[in-house]
Amino acid sequence: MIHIQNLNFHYDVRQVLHDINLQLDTGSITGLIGPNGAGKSTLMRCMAGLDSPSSGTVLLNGKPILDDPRASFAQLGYLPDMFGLPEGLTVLQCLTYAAKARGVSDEMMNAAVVGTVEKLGLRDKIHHKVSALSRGQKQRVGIGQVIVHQPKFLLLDEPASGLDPEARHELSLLLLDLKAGGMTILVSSHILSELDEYCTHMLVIKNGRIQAHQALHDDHPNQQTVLLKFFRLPENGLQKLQAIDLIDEIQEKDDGVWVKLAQGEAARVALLRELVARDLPVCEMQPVKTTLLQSYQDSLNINKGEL
Ligand SMILES: Nc1ncnc2c1ncn2[C@@H]1O[C@H](COP(=O)(O)OP(=O)(O)OP(=O)(O)O)[C@@H](O)[C@H]1O
Repeated sequence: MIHIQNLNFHYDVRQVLHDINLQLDTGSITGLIGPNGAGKSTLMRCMAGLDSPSSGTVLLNGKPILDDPRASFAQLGYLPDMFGLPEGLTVLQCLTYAAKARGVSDEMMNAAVVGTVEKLGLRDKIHHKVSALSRGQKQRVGIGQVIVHQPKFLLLDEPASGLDPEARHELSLLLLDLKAGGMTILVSSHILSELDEYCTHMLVIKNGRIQAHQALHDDHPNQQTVLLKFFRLPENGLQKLQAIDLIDEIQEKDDGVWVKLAQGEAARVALLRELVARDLPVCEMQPVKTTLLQSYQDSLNINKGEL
């Protein structure tokens, strides 16, 4: 688990992170999003132990990351948004160097490097020099360098930039695979539809402050939102809906009435019965899947014109 306590960060006199308190649970993938200059990269650098906060602490499994940096770095993989690769080295040499630097033993080296090129679809490039790779292939080598030692925590700053659509999809599958292996992952991106494919949580930062940190995709099997459409809802329709016990919350929107149910799927059957019994002319009912984009806009109050 990554735990951040009361973290503040300044560049000279300018404060860019304000009292960050945060916990990333083991096996979660968190999408880090926010406007340009919000502080995402700075937060990641602090979490990677590369920048020292002005105050506050980053804990990896309960231990301050800067207490024993070598041990911390062995558990961490961090890919910055801009990274350089040694153009004269081969893919094999890059990955071997990265693995050695993070403490992979000679006995494990071959399996670690081969496993990584397989995962990243770079097997046929293993003896190619970096200078002969495309931008997307270099990006993949960069990702390979930070997962070759099988870290517990992975921090990726805009990892999909430069990747083609197929490679982006493969990156999604790779992240899901790493998550299934128990890795805790934080990924920043401006492409929200992509984060939607694999993130379990969303962390929104604006002006150096946490704006929202929440689970996505209705992880609660006992709660759901459904969209109801009516054929001419009577004037007292909303009152009638409010009187139904199954319903927790009601919101009237352009596309119909959104209701939050405090129970699982069986509640939809019961709700239909109630609607018919109360003479409410329902003609459509569908579960609502909240996208990351909607959650993000809600958290930044975009719809209320604050941006
Ligand atoms: N080395 C630096 N020295 C001084 N100020 C910096 C430095 N790096 C970043 N900043 C400032 O800190 C703030 C946060 O920058 P940061 O790069 O963390 O934002 P970001 O959310 O990652 O932005 P983007 O989405 O554009 O990558 C910005 O206002 C930026 O101008």
